[in-house]
Amino acid sequence: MKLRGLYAITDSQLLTGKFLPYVEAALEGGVTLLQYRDKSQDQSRRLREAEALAELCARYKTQLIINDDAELAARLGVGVHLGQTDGPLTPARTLLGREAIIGSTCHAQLELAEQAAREGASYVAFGRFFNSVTKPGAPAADTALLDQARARIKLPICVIGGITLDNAAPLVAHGADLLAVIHGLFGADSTQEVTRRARAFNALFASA
Ligand SMILES: Cc1ncc(COP(=O)(O)OP(=O)(O)O)c(N)n1
Ligand SMILES: Cc1nc(C(=O)O)sc1CCOP(=O)(O)O
Ligand SMILES: [Mg+2]
Repeated sequence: MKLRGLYAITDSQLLTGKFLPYVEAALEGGVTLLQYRDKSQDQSRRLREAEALAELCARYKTQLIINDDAELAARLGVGVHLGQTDGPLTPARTLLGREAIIGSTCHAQLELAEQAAREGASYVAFGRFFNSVTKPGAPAADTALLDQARARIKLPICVIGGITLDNAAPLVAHGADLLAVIHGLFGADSTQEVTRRARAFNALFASA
């Protein structure tokens, strides 16, 4: 499967009271990967929500990725995204199997991406590219890094951090394969607007 297009990421605070309708609206517009990102320790809610997303993703033929938690991903038979402090990649690959999608946060460091590639990552993620409401403190990355990454890394390249429809096009032009977006997608004030944004993010790849 080609990892290219919109990578929608959920946010439990932003989606309070509209979690499934907003996610379904995004899927309706077209989502290559959907990440379930919930930073709480409420294990039963996490399992319940992740199961609901797995069902929705199956219906829309979208790949589900669980943030941080390889055990939960294994339980659902889906992929995982691991940051630099979320545990090593190699055992996650062993746990999830060869076919699973495993992503790795590489901040603005090519060396981390090369290491992730050696350890079996499916894609590498760089960021943050712009000011992020969701994660203001994340280290900054720029398009020069993206050019270098494109030349050196063979894996799909994901970009993240403050991405909106107004600033995403240059990232695609500099070689990004996946646009990972929270606020720029789910910050919309209606389900119709979420669907419109999802379509518009995907259209950036059609012209690239
Ligand atoms: C696609 C994608 N890229 C980066 C991250 C950030 O992961 P991490 O650094 O582990 O931070 P948290 O998201 O866990 O707070 C991500 N989740 N997804
Ligand atoms: C979860 C996350 N990780 C980042 C990184 O740079 O690694 S930036 C980020 C937040 C992405 O949300 P938004 O699209 O609302 O900025
Ligand atoms: Mg993490």
